[in-house]
Amino acid sequence: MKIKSVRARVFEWKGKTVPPQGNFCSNAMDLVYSKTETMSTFRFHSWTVVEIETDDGIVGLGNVALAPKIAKAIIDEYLAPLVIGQDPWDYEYLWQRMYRSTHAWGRKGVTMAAISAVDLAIWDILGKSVNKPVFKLLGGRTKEKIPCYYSKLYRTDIKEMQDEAQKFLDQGFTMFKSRFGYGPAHGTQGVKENLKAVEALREVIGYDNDLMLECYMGWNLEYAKRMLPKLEKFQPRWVEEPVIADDIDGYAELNQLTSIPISGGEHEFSLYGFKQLLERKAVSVVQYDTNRVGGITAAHKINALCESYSVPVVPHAGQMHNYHLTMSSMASPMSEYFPMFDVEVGNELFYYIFDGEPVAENGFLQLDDNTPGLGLTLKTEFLDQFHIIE
Ligand SMILES: O=C(O)C(=O)C[C@@H](O)CO
Ligand SMILES: [Mg+2]
Repeated sequence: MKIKSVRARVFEWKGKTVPPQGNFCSNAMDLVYSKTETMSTFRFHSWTVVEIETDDGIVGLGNVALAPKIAKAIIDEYLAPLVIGQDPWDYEYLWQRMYRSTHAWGRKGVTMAAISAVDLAIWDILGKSVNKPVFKLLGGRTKEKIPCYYSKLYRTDIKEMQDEAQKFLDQGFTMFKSRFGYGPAHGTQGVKENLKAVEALREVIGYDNDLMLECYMGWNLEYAKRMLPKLEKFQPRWVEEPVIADDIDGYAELNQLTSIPISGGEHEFSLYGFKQLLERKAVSVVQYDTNRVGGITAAHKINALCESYSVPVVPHAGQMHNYHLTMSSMASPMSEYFPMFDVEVGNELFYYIFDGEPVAENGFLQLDDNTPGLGLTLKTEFLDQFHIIE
């Protein structure tokens, strides 16, 4: 079997979106003086879809959401020529070709995301060529079904957040992730607002259910050192991305500071990036995203590395390319889960592009032993709401 063609298309969402609201989600831009709302930097309203076809007609699907137009350019210009004419079963060789040939400028960030998209499509082909789901090629079924946590609860009105939490508690979820809305720029009132929201959510879900708290890089070390002791009484399952991804020493200091586990990794890349995080005890939970970190080829290695450190892997964002890694590894106890909503931050956009995503039932996800490859197809229902760049 040989790779015959690589097609990368950018799906630009032109449908309705939920407008950004005030202190919706603390984020890295909060620490930079701005008169406008800051979360717009982190909206994912376009997605690049990669279709790789083999000489015997198998088509593998990959995807990338980071800087999708740039990712497409990297795939078209640099990565496609490296894999066309090659055997997809030589996936490690192909991964190394892509990684090493772009190494001068691409070890992290959008190039690694572009490599991830090509790698996902290759693994989709592998599964389809042997009529097996990808997780069966990685380690098989390690769970009867995948526990997942409800992930949204962005900072809005406290009562709205409580109603949202109650709605999904009633649907059987036992784990929830909420977003802080305030950081160093918002002073002591922001600290109070942050604590008020956590307390309000605990009132709804109680202490028999897990609550994870997301900072999305919106704090700094000094602020996090003030906040974490105040949060301990709420027993969060983890506090996520308290500082920017490059502040590994800050992560390590915070991870030792209190009883609260610090999580991160959705903005880290490659096996070597996670080697650093683990060696320096920077995180207690690893959260790579398989469509960023280097694809399945890289994520599979990182799962093994995390297993050796007894550090759990909870991939960022859910989505099928991550579910296969969680299903096939004892190192990964659960998945993140975004239900389908109107397009807001953009984590929801996956549902508007692909069919095949499992829907959570009572806080669990299921993958099918008999659906080959990644188990995704391109959805046609919303195509008229996308502008597609070939
Ligand atoms: O789901 C996460 O962990 C994210 O970081 C998503 C982003 O929208 C901030 O919540
Ligand atoms: Mg996150």
